[in-house]
Amino acid sequence: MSANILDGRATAAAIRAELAGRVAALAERGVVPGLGTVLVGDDPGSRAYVGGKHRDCAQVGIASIRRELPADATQAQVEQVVDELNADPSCTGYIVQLPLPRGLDANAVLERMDPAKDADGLHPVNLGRLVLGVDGPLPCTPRGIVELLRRHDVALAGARVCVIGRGVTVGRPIGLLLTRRSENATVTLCHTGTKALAQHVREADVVVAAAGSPGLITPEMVRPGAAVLDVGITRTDEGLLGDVHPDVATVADWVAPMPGGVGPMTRAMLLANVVEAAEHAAGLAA
Ligand SMILES: Nc1nc(=O)c2c([nH]1)NC[C@@H]1CN(c3ccc(C(=O)N[C@@H](CCC(=O)O)C(=O)O)cc3)C=[N+]21
Repeated sequence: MSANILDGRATAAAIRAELAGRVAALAERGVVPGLGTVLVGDDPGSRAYVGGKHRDCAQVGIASIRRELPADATQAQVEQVVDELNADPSCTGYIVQLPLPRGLDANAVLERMDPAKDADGLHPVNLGRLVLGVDGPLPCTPRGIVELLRRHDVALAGARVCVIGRGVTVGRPIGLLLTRRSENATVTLCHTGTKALAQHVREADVVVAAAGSPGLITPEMVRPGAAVLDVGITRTDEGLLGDVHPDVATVADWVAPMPGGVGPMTRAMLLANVVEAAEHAAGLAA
């Protein structure tokens, strides 16, 4: 027996098609959403992700604004680019690709962004809105995970979700989404200080592995019938490694593979945030 696939590629393609229709409706009103990306340094992974985001934009009809800085850029130079994108009316939303090279203060950069243009949902004001339950852009990976489960009819209401990893893009915010009344899950957040990781994972109906530790989640740890989402990506000379051991597919009912699971959904939710920000700015918001 092998698990069903939570197919992020197909789901993201369907979402892009929906968004293309909304972009066309904006175009009728003379509004073209524009996504800006700020890439500092030459990390190959970051470069690949940013390239993928611009390909997605082209497909949906979103304009792209690409800003690049060398790895030795100063804090002031990065903040200058942030100021320019804040002021640029053709840029309706943007992201600063993380992590920034050592020596740069990512939190100061995030705080300097215009929260209305924050396509990642990582500005402190928008993270605060998430805590308060006020509408705003949601962090892309958590939003993508919720959407991926919803579109495959994997129930979250009353489910026990075990999240592994406490990073600011996934582990920290995802519990806030999953415990909203609309999702109604119960969330345990595990991290490197967790004593009995296997026991926590074993109790879960849904496992979100976002630790960045290859093969961390093994088949013995997983409750038969669970849904397991692999969010970890570790680049090695042999290729990409996820946090979920491949044999987990023999135990779980559902697996979001890496690649082809959560990554494409993250990109699709970035586009959704950009389109929604442009709709808000045009007075078209739902
Ligand atoms: N400000 C900011 N926002 C982010 O959203 C952000 C970031 N910084 N820094 C890095 C992480 C990572 N991330 C990914 C997005 C898509 C894939 C993706 O599409 N992966 C494909 C292919 C994997 C590959 O070939 O590299 C897949 O899983 O199928 C992966 C990783 C966004 N991040």
